[in-house]
Amino acid sequence: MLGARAGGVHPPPIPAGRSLALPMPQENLPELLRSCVLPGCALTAPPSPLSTKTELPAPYGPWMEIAHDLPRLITSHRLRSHVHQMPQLSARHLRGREELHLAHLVLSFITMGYLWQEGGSRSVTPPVLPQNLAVPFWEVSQALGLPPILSHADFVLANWRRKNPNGNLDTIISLPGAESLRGFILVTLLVEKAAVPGIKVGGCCRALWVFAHLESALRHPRGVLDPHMLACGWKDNPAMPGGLVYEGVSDEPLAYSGGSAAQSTVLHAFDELLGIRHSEESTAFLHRMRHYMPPPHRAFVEEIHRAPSLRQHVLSSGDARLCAAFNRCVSALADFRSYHITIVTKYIAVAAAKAKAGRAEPGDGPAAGKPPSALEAKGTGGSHIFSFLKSVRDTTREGLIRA
Ligand code: HEM
Repeated sequence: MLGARAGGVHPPPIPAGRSLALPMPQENLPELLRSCVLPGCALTAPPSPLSTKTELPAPYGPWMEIAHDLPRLITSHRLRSHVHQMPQLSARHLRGREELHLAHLVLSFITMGYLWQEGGSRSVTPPVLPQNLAVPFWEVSQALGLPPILSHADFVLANWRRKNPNGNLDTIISLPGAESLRGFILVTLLVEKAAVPGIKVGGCCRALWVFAHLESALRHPRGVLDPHMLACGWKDNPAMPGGLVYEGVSDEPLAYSGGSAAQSTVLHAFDELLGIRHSEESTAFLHRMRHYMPPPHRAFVEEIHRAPSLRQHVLSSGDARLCAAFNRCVSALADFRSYHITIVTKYIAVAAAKAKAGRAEPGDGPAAGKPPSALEAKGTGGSHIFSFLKSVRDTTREGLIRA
């Protein structure tokens, strides 16, 4: 188990009545991200990236050029024509997992931009990904055991770099609405990092504390996250009911879900470790999301599932202090989920209000000014996202050991 830096300062304790009484840091998020040292928290470095590379070898220059220029190409509606002119490159010159992960990141962002360049529910018609993009994206995905779509592993885990040796962080690839997106990606990354020491109650509290920064990340004045770019996949999506044809790969359309932090390994690992049992419907969705994790991450979660039950061990020990420690972990996880619901509620409410008032700002993403219908509609096999999120939070609470 990875731990926080030895001798580091512990995060402030979460007081009773926790979730909304978070010890909110005084610093603002941009400052935090600049220093990447969270005060009161032992974190001084993010987790190991899936790739420490930020550039692909020279033959892949055409991909990198487009990827680095995505915000401008999408905003000016020129991305599709640039993709059409891209040479078809084979993935076979990519060496090792790091280059493959970086290539997956680059190709998945280009794909999302290509499909949703016009924003809203207007995907390309007919929904076909051109061969020069589809074939290498497929090859890279096959080599990594990842689906050919932007997933949490690309969006967050592979998409950060240090600006300098002091640890200043930045994203590698961005989209329109860059400042807001950057905050969102890096906060999510830090939540992941904070959760790593995990099975100790401090791990989840720390994650909760870092999570509290998300609000300020999303409040950035230039900020509008474009949910279509990030969250929309081509499974259960009314804009692409049949899925997407990967030209040169398959004549039949293929369906994949969009990126979601539900694909993050950490919460799955906590659930398995603490023996949390979600409803059948929620479990089906969450287990489906495991197929969007890098295979070693998925194997890790399954390994915890197969291990002897921690809950059973605590129960049979009859040790009151052990039970109390276990319950603090479960409560911290439930609090994390409560806080997440607050954030999602605010985000959707704010985005909808902004859309209603028609207050999209120049430089916002192409879907700016439109309600986040992608978020409202997507997700959990048709049920509304909030009933899913609340159900998952409530079943977490049911994991408490009652005296
Ligand atoms: C504006 C910010 C955010 C929004 C709008 C948002 C939205 C959502 C939505 C709609 C879902 C439902 C599943 C789906 O449809 O994909 C979800 C699930 C989830 N999100 Fe977020 N999310 C945000 C930030 C975060 C962050 C920073 C994390 C931290 C890692 C996170 C972690 C999760 C997890 C773990 C789930 C799965 C449900 C669970 O295990 O409780 N989210 N989110």
